[in-house]
Amino acid sequence: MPCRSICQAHVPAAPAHAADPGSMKPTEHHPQRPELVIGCVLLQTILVGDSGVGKTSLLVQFDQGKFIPGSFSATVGIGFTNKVVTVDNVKVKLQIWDTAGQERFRSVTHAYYRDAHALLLLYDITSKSSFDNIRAWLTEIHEYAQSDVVIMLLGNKVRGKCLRRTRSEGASEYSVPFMETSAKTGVNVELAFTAVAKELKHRAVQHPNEPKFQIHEYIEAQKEKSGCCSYF
Ligand SMILES: Nc1nc2c(ncn2[C@@H]2O[C@H](COP(=O)(O)OP(=O)(O)OP(=O)(O)O)[C@@H](O)[C@H]2O)c(=O)[nH]1
Repeated sequence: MPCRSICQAHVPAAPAHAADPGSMKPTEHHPQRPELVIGCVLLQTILVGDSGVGKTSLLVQFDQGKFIPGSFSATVGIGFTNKVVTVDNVKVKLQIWDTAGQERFRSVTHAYYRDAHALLLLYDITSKSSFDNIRAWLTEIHEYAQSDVVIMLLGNKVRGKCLRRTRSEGASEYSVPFMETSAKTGVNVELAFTAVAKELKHRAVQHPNEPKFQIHEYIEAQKEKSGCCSYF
């Protein structure tokens, strides 16, 4: 579960350095051929967007299948959760970073953009300002992230199954794939992350020689499920 408290007094290594490739190698305790997982250096997905749009709630819903109303104070620094998604019989391991939406943490978040394979950019469909700020978020993403980063725009906090914009309408406004979600009810949450995993897996298969898309053998027991960092 994403952690919002101050857990470490030091600045942690960048996400790519946090991964431990050795932890994914077969050992004598796993003599049978493991399944495949894409990404020894994990496929990193970052949740960004204004404070309060529901990034942490979305991640908790995806990871634990539950919604805890009003239980999170604003994220401090950044936290991560590892989640394995199966796409076409291939395991894709996503390391999902939950960032603080508050302006004062923006420089911290930028440091993580460079290594991101995918960015989920959230706004709150009940907050016009969070929607209007999407343009500024995209400008930052284009400035700090790799040019081939996968971007998906998510309009969070839909009520029931009543979606406000169709996928094509949302996509045409900002020229990025779009989906509406509810961290509360779970609508489209799994679908959104799976769509990202699918696209990343597709790229990994297309570019098998790219270091960032290395295919490694998959071992069920992973070292760290989640963690957090702070910068004070
Ligand atoms: N009704 C409804 N409320 C939601 C939904 N998602 C999040 N919330 C609420 O919105 C508030 C903010 O959610 P958070 O997940 O903390 O938002 P955040 O984007 O992580 O905020 P920061 O950490 O400040 O960047 C909380 O009170 C949540 O309970 C949703 O899908 N529907």
